[in-house]
Amino acid sequence: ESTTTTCSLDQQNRDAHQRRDPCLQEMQYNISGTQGSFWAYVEPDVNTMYNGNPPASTKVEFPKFNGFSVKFINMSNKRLILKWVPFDKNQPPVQMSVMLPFHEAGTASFPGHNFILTDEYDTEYHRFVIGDSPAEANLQVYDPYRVEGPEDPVATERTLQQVLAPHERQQYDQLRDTLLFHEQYQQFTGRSYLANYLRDPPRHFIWPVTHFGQQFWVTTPETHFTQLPPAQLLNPVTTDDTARHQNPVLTDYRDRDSQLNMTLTVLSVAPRVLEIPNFLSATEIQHILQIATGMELSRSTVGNSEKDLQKRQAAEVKTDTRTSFNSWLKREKSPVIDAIYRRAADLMRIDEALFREHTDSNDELKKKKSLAEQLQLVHYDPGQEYTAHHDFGYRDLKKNQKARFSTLLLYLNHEGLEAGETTFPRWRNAETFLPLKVKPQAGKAVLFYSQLPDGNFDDYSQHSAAPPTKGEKWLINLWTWSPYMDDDE
Ligand SMILES: O=C(O)CCC(=O)C(=O)O
Ligand SMILES: [Fe+2]
Repeated sequence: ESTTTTCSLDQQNRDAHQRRDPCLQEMQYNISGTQGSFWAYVEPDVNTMYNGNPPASTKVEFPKFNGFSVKFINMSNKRLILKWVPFDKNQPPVQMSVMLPFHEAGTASFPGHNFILTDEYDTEYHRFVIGDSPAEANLQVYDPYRVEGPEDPVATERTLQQVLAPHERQQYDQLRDTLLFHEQYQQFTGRSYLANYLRDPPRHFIWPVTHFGQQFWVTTPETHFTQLPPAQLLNPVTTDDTARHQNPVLTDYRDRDSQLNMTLTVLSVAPRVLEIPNFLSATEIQHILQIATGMELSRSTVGNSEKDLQKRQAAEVKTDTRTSFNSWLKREKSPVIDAIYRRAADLMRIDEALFREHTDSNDELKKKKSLAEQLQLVHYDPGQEYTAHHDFGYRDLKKNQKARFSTLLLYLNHEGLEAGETTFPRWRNAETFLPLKVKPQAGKAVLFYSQLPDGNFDDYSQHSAAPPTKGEKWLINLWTWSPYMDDDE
């Protein structure tokens, strides 16, 4: 018998994160007799967010905004339909998503909201009434097998053995382990465990944010375009890995300096939000909008890809909270767009090769999907908005769930625009119960993370796009995923 312990790449990455991130603390847990230790994200005390220079009060100002993320868990072997019940009794319930057996769905909600689970004939199986606080209401469980009271767990076990087939039992147990882990995680961190037990920490670098106004600097060779290259030089770039260049292209049309210095400034510690002025040049913005105005803009859909939308409906809650218009722009569309991806990768300290289809060096034949989505261009007219939501979702129940990891927002204009801010209503701070509001400014970027350094999803990453009161707003979303993007398995 060998006593050698092996160390996978994942484990190495995990160790690297533990060394790197200042907010991880080791917690012990016990799931059905299995002991383990976990590096949990623990939110820093609000005092420390001011770096020794706190305001008069050092108490967290609890946000006026009272919404939070809600994850519904179907612990039955039935395919059920999740519906939101409007307050107006004359309105019929609104279908949110189809919940497969032992699957999850999620949305942002508020205290007092009602949801029901029905079968396809509208028979009601369960009603969820959303409680007041995230701690009690983040997870909404439908478990028809659980026998409450002193007879549990013996009676529950008997029921489970009678009702569930072995493969169903396995799925049920996985969800139950997740709930057990959630309880212990919540005790240790004060937060709900929104991911599935046990999700790996993100594969990718996260800026180790500790205080307001903290700055990080990144130097990139992907300098600004200052002049638009002639049309014949703006052909789509190849998707063939081997043809990829290492050095910046079209330097004649770029800033004369050989490097671009980018400064990231921390706007919020929890959630982690950073702003980067002058990420895009005026020429680049003009180029993007030029391509965009020649494109068909479609009604915004909540989700990450139009073509997969139908498939996603089973797993994702659809909302009518987004009234803006959007369209998608491929990285390969032009060398300018490609340069923006490379710059964004440098900003996030992620290898740009991971932001396109690439070949895993360990497996020459295996094409890997990109971590980064296409650019999503969004346009708001006065009154159009995107109400408070999360960018992560509950795609699958695999051990290491794929989910959106970070969002890079790129503002394309501000002249003539009033309001239309990006808001983070749940940021932790000691000064105001009002949302953090980020004002659009042409060329400015905002980076925030939907995942915590411990692999959990960050409920505080909830954000909204406030409606412009005057003028229009143009913005780009660049989403990345961890461990990698959802595919069509
Ligand atoms: O428009 C904004 O400021 C934010 C957009 C956003 O959150 C989204 O599209 O997911
Ligand atoms: Fe968003």
